Amino acid sequence: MGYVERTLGFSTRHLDDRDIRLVTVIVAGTVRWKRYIDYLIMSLCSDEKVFSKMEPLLLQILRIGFFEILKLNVPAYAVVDENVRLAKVALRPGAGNMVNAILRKLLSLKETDSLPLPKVEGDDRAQARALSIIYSHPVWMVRRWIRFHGKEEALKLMNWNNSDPYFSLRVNTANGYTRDDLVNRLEDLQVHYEKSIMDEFVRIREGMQAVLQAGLLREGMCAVQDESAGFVVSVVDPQPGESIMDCCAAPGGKTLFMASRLAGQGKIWALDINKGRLRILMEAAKCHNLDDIITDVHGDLRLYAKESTAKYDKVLLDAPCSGLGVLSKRADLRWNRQFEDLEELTCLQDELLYSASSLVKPGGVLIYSTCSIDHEENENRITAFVQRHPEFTLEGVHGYVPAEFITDEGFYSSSPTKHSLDGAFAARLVRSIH
Ligand SMILES: C[S@@+](CC[C@H](N)C(=O)[O-])C[C@H]1O[C@@H](n2cnc3c(N)ncnc32)[C@H](O)[C@@H]1O
Repeated sequence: MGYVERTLGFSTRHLDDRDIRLVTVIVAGTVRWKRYIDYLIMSLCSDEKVFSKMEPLLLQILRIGFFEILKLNVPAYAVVDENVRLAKVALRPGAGNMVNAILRKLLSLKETDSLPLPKVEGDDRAQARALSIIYSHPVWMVRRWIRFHGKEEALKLMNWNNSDPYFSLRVNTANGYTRDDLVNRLEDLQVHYEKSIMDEFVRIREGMQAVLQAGLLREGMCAVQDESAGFVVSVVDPQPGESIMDCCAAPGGKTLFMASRLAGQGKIWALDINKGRLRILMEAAKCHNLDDIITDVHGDLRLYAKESTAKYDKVLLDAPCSGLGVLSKRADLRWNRQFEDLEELTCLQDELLYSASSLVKPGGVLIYSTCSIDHEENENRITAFVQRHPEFTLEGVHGYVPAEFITDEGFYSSSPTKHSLDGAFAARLVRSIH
């Protein structure tokens, strides 16, 4: 579940499903389209100073009104009335007048199809700046994606990130449920679904509130998990009887799926530095009836690896990463990531890979994964690791995931634009026997 749902959860208990969905769409959409909307608000203010000095709450109310007018089929009069009222109640009558004037200006520009838009012209930097406004993304992401994937692909990716996401549900076979059981419950709840390419999964675009309120997650029938993460578990390929160390495990999406594949035989150690997230993992493990094969370990992987002498058949490092593959689900993430984060993250990923590798048995397997689509966090980390660790050999993921997800170098890679899934990456490395 994304931050929007979690944040809103506290203040929407009295709303019905339709209204909760509307609030969720408005909050997520307003956050996603912030850069584009701010450009329009600035263009419609009498001068730039009015915009830069605007009170934060007034700006938020305008952003919501702009999003509703530009992207939703809400009647214009209702948007103006509601947001003027909101400004009057939350601020003062004068603020309501200002909201009224600016929203009406926007409506007339929209009606005459004359909304201001920056021109995509000039050098690369200027073009990226214009596109970053039109598609509402940070400039550095636009430049990076155009540079590495080309303009067409970059635009597709931004369109994907701006669309309302699908959510996938994975049925919990460890509790004895089948996908048909889940499908029957969704039909009872009148939630429209699609069966996924992965056997245990179904996809829904709407109806998450109904699923939550019916208790499907609470009673351990299913978990919210994207197939892109499910395929990482296929790359791990857990087998009954194996010992598996899940190095960055919380909140446990992959731990639980791996555990359900062990068919009651074997053991998973779920290590994470974040105690609160580990607690969520163990609560979910209990609810999925998998707590007897999962042991939680609270700590920093780098210290744990130094002190531990234990070795495991398989070690999964689902590394902390930029999350650039999941921007459609995490509406706020694009604004919280800086280019400089990438350097910091890749250093951490190298350190964690080094630590994780020391826990692999001779002949065992190390799996590195991220939910990023950036080669610096993916292919480049593996290339750097293999150069420094000749005891590990890269093994292709052929046979573990469908061919369309396998790169020329033998990595698993899911792409939002190619596969309509979140972006994810995984590599399999085998430790030599000696
Ligand atoms: C991408 S998330 C893991 C998601 C998880 N595997 C799942 O499928 O639900 C990365 C995790 O790494 C943890 N982490 C970050 N630095 C760590 C460290 N030095 N040692 C152990 N865990 C760490 C974070 O707390 C976070 O929970």
